[in-house]
Amino acid sequence: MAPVTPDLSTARRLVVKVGSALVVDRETGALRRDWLLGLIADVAALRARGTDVVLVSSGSIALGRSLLGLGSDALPLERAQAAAAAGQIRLARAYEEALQPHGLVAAQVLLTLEDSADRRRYLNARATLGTLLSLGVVPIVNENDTVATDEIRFGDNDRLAAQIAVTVGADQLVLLSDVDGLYTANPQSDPAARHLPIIDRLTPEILAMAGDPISGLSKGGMRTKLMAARTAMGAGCALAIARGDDLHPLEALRNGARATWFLPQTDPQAARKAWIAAMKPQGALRIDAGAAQALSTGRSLLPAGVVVVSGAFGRGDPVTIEGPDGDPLGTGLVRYTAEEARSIAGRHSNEIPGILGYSGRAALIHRDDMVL
Ligand SMILES: Nc1ncnc2c1ncn2[C@@H]1O[C@H](COP(=O)(O)OP(=O)(O)O)[C@@H](O)[C@H]1O
Ligand SMILES: N[C@@H](CCC(=O)OP(=O)(O)O)C(=O)O
Repeated sequence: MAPVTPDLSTARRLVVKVGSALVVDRETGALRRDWLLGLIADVAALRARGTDVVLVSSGSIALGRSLLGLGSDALPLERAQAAAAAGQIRLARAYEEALQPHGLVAAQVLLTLEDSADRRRYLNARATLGTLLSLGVVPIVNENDTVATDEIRFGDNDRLAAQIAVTVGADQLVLLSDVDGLYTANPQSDPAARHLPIIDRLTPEILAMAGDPISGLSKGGMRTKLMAARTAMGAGCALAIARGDDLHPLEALRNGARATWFLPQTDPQAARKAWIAAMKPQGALRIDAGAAQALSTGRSLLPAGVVVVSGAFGRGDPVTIEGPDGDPLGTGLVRYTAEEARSIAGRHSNEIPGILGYSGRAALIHRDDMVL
């Protein structure tokens, strides 16, 4: 059976990555306001259908360099960071102003590579993004360029967008670019390059089709888009590379505009569970019969149900969940350190602030973070 192209109108949770060249005019360095208004009208239509939308937008450096008169040559890191700081405030405001007439609220989220490599920070980002989406907000994400030096940054928003898609458990990710998908070679330099509408496996031949990274306003080129595709596919998220320069790029894609779709190998929830199950536990929580019963019906693990805490673990670490007789029931990512867990074990969640001196999360292990 031929693979079926994913349908944007069925997306439950969608991440859209917007490249610099779409939001910022290459010649003048100014914001492309009309284009942004069209994109946001599409986002509002998706939100109205019940789709959660996260935007990952590039453009802070491109906007900032023109604001600060830094010319169009490659910038040394300090200047790129300064440009990002000046540009990001404009960029965020432009999104806020475009969303507001649709009754939508924007929230700015700035992250670095470290925020996804460190499990604790990753879980914090996941919790915040999840809360924003549940409140109907449209998060506008970018790399925190002002603090991110080369070793700790993505450097391109294609991979950042894929990481965000994994973080929020998105089922679709659209990379809006200046090209309508992957070709057998760079179509700008090879007129014989052929468009590929659907990819279900990233073979070495496909990876070789991405040429070298390019310069100018953009950072990534096709290479980082394929890296993003690898991350997304493995996490159960379909990824599209589509042209963004249409005034309504998401509507165009929904109506079947040409694109390349990379198909997911699983679904986001199964991928996350497999990720957790594969981790090496750093400790264990033995729970009572009441808690074991609650977990079996899909509840989170509260401190009240924990009888013994063993091992030395930090926040976000994987631990084994043991039944009352010590049998392993599953694995979960714990929200407190071993020391904290020992002091709140057997206590009610509303006692946590009194015991620890600060209010933490009600659950010791959230149901989304456990595999039984
Ligand atoms: N095999 C390929 N298929 C399509 N585009 C390619 C390929 N190899 C290189 N490219 C280049 O990648 C560009 C898209 O990447 P980029 O300019 O970084 O976009 P963005 O700013 O949207 O991230 C295309 O315009 C094209 O020049
Ligand atoms: N964080 C940078 C993004 C750089 C980047 O990835 O650009 P692009 O290749 O146009 O998506 C910025 O906002 O300028």
